Amino acid sequence: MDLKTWSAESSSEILLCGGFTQVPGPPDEYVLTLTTSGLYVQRLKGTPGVPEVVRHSDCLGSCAFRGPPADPLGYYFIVTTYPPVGRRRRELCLTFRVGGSPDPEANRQTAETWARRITQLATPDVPTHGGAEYSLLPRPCQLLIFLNPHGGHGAALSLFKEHVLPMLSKAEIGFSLIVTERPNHARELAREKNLDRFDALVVMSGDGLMYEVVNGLMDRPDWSVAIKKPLGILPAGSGNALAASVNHYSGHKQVMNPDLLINCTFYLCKGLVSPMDLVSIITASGKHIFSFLSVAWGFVSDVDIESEKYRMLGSIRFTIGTLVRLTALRTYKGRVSYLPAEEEGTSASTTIPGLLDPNSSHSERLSFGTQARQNSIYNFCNSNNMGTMEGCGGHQRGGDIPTLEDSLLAPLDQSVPKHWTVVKEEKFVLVLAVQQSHLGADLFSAPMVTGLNDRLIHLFYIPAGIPRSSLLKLFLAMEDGTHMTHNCPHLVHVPVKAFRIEPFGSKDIITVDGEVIECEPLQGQVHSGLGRLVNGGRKS
Ligand SMILES: Nc1ncnc2c1ncn2[C@@H]1O[C@H](COP(=O)(O)OP(=O)(O)OP(=O)(O)O)[C@@H](O)[C@H]1O
Repeated sequence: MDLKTWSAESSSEILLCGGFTQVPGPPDEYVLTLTTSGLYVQRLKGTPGVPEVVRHSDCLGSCAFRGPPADPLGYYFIVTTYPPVGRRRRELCLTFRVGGSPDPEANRQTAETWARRITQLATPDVPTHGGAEYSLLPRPCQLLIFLNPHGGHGAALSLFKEHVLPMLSKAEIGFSLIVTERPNHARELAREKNLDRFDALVVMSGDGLMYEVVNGLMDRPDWSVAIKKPLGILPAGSGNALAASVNHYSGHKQVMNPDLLINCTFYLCKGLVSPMDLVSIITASGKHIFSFLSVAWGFVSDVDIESEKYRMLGSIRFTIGTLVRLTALRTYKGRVSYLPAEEEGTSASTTIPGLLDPNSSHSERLSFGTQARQNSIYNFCNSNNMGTMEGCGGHQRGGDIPTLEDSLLAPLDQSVPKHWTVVKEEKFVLVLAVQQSHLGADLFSAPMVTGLNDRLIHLFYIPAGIPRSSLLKLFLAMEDGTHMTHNCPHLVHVPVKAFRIEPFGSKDIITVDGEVIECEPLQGQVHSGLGRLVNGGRKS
């Protein structure tokens, strides 16, 4: 912060100004100026120095407290901040003594006023256009944290103790920690546990554990309420795609663990909750899966799964896996179809309330049984497969339990609707449908994604015929997202609302959010803001 910046910014509205002593240390006087842009701290000793600024966006809040018995006159307030130093946020706590009045009660009131105003300004702005879908975690706040001790290279518990615990306690956030004991443990708990007393469910691992929690919530009879429980991600896996994406949307530089973990813990403590799109995926064998990240078939899913054996190396496993698979490059046969985003946009003008309209409220968005069926545009549930999951494209339940209609999808045993596009090639090197910007902490695969609620799926595919060297260049450029500027004629990108992938064989690897599923035809459609995630907001 130089003097020039200070005088420019000092034009912002001054809210409070006062002289206090900073403690501990020599009893130097400081002038504090709280403005709409930050808290300016200027030392008064000798020649007044340049004020240091504490940005509200870097501040977790402040609290006032009584001094020690030896200081019956003074009252104190502490400001807890995590300013970025280089690529990493570092804790910086500033404590000031208020003792300007001979009346201790007046000093108490002053300290409490400062603490209250600083905390108010540190509270993130909640966008108003999304209604109740945007909110703040309540205070006091109670989290349920699922931690996978084997995520990434197995250091989640020590990372938690070192980086997460201190920040949560500074933010006075309570939590219950569940260390998962086996695959699907988190899914079972998300499906069966009474979650009422928790304000958010947090995953400390990679994307696989988040996938379990999302799908566990969607397994519940009360899924329509459960899936609105705010989720949080604390990266301790090897890919950490969701965490990296959230970090990117907030305008932060691309960083890896533990810097990424510290940023995500900071977002959690700030507590901004935003809607998150989920993609509903139906498979030919009738499975209904919910995805927050990606569906991959071909090169990407092969690398992801084949590199499992290098797990101990952390994210470098994907680089090694890419090089290994490039040497044995193969093609994957099948059919790919999609509903382009613009096409859907025009035809959706007579939409079902909520499923496609981002401005509708949550209650509108969940439709009930027959009424939803009458309103659906492309609802094929009334055709041959009515009442079963197969080919119906609906999250079907009996009685009064809400039904989530996949209104854009035709049954999988029928052709795609006429206004869909069927890709003419039937041999691919990769097919990838993503709804987040990153596929890993250093895999900036979809730079066009700007937030959790873009209401789009980005379909990428590369037909057979791409030279190995071009593919390698694309993957190397993906680290900083510049692959899209290569104008590679082999890489096709289409923003879509729905897609279908029909592999001709049954032996390929298909992943949803990095988790392997059976190799069979599947299709998916985006549901705007179906889930909610604690995040760092969106850069303006
Ligand atoms: N206690 C456990 N023991 C073994 N596996 C577990 C345990 N808890 C969870 N799992 C499984 O570990 C798998 C990997 O977890 P996760 O995806 O979160 O980490 P990761 O693979 O390192 O990260 P990423 O998905 O970001 O690459 C998940 O499929 C999850 O089901």
